[in-house]
Amino acid sequence: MTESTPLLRVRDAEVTYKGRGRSAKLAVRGVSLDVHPGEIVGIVGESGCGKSSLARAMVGLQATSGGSIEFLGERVRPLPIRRRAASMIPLQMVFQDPNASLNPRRRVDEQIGEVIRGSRKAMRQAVPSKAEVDALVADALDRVGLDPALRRRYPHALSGGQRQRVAIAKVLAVDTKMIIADEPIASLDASSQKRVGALLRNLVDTMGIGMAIISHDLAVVASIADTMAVMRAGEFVEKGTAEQLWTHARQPYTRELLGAVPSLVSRAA
Ligand SMILES: Nc1ncnc2c1ncn2[C@@H]1O[C@H](COP(=O)(O)OP(=O)(O)OP(=O)(O)O)[C@@H](O)[C@H]1O
Repeated sequence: MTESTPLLRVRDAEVTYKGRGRSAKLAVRGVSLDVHPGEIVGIVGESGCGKSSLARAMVGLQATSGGSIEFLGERVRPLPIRRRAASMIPLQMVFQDPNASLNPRRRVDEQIGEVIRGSRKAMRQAVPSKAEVDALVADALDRVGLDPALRRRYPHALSGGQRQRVAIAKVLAVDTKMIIADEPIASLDASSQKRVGALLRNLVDTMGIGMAIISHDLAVVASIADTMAVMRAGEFVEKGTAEQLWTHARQPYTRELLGAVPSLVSRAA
């Protein structure tokens, strides 16, 4: 069996926060994982276990203090925006709060258009015509299932679920190959959670992108991920397919996380 080359390769990654004086906090302690095209890897654990620190390191927003993180064979590390290599543009992040990535003063289509023009510039490609940008914006909105009638709205005139769809459309508009999503559905109501979760699964299946989803909610991740890693105090304590972890968790900690979910969501068929 030949296995595809991973998009993202994390080996023994560590994140350390320097405190006052000599104290330092080792928030991520030597974790390893691969994310392949067409795959969703879920990273789950309770609050403070180091999930966001790992997510930020995987996308180059946080320095690592050990190990290595590579995207398409190139080292991922924090760099000022203007020095960020064009080769890192296909590695994008979706945040828990869609407002973090939306400009409140720009209409939906304007901000997606700006992202398209900005990425073309960064990649030293020809400036796209207005007609081309319009078509790409329409395509991005279509992919995330947003009603085209909403394209002239400002973010404040959208629901939470619609705002998260726009945030996802922005990352899809730049030829994205890999998305790191940090609690992408935690801020949404229950019905939007299901719909946006299904959307993420569908994007991975139809576009062949890779995705790492970080969440405190094992049930939500298990319903859409292929493989999962359970994180505790900065380490992965259990790894397996979503099915294995859902049905045969070996570690008591994983079973505790499962036990914290009163109404079990069945895995998507
Ligand atoms: N900038 C920082 N400086 C110092 N310590 C930090 C910093 N960011 C996070 N930490 C600490 O690192 C540990 C891991 O935090 P992190 O936010 O990665 O966990 P998390 O699992 O994402 O939690 P949550 O779901 O609550 O965001 C925690 O003990 C946290 O207090």
